[in-house]
Amino acid sequence: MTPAARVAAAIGVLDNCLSGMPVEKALLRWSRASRFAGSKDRAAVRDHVFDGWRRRRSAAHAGGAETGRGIMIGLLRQQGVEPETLFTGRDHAPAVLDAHEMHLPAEPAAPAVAHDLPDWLWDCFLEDLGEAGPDAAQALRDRAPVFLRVNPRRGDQAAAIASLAADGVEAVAHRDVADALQVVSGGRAVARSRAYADGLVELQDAASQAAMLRLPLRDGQRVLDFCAGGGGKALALAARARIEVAAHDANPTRMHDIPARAERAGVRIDVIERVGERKADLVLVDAPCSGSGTWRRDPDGKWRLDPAGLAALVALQAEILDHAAVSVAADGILAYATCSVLRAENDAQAETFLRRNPGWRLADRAQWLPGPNGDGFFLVRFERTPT
Ligand SMILES: C[S@@+](CC[C@H](N)C(=O)[O-])C[C@H]1O[C@@H](n2cnc3c(N)ncnc32)[C@H](O)[C@@H]1O
Repeated sequence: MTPAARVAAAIGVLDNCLSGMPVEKALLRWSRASRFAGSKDRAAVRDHVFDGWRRRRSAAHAGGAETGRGIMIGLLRQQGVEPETLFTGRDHAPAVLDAHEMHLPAEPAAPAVAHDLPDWLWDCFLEDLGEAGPDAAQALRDRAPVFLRVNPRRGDQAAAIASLAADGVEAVAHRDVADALQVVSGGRAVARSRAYADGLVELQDAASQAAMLRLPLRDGQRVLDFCAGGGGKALALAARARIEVAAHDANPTRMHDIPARAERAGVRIDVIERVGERKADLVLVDAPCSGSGTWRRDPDGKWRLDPAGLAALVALQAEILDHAAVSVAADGILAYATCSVLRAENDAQAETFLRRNPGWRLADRAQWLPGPNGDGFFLVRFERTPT
């Protein structure tokens, strides 16, 4: 496909996203209908679509319409590419720009538009994050960096960097987070690399890694990952100490890959469908959340979330926390984490938990905001109040 034909394909996919289709489904539909497209074409169309979808509002403003075409025209302008060079109307290229698209009035975009958030979420970002709100919103407009966690059970950072390099993946040590690597180039080859196959590295955002390193662990402890999903956090904890780790999730099918991932990593994780009576020294609730700290990886999230959806998540998180607290041993720890930046899911959730449960106190709190060094993440640690 020519570069212009890839843009035309992205326009069609973005139109489906605007009609409410999830971005991955819209891409899959295009992909299935486009057998002629090679792997480089598919990667290029995907990049256009995700770049445009993250910047839906500002790109539409710069392109003159909230349509797939308007978003692509605006996105190209933001990227410093003159859309006229691709919109030629020839050989599967999009149609030539009309007079309106060529000469848009230079009206400044409203702040929520310039920061690519729905109006109500822009207000939340400003209210919840204060001066840091605009930068956090800006970070969500760009592609996410790729981070890896080095598994100390399989080798050290230097070994991981060398092994990845042999497979064409250039990675460097993260500036703040021990054992984290940032992929500088060749990111698409990580999943095929020997370092990944051998369990020497796992894909995990740097803020999630930092949060797991912040939880105190001692050999011999029992840890329960209450919302384990694919097991990313359970694996990170299991690699750190000689502990017994159990993984639980309300949706057991989400834990399907944990045994294979644990074997690759050289750790043991017991997948349990029922939590049972046995208490744990650390119970981690990595709660279902809006994902607002990770919206650059999942831009659908920011366009689909509404206040009612947020309220439903907050209610679910509170219910899970109360339920999980029952499984903590007498002198144990309850940790609550989200990959959200929104106060309702973070500090406000922690405050209402403490109000409902006077037997607990806040022992630690940390927040990471999305930026070049990682996604947004939030962690609090509760301990029982001494009686
Ligand atoms: C943020 S994800 C977990 C991600 C995972 N810890 C990881 O590191 O890959 C939240 C998980 O909570 C699970 N969940 C939702 N409601 C739950 C409940 N009531 N009890 C336990 N898990 C629940 C979801 O199925 C989902 O897998």
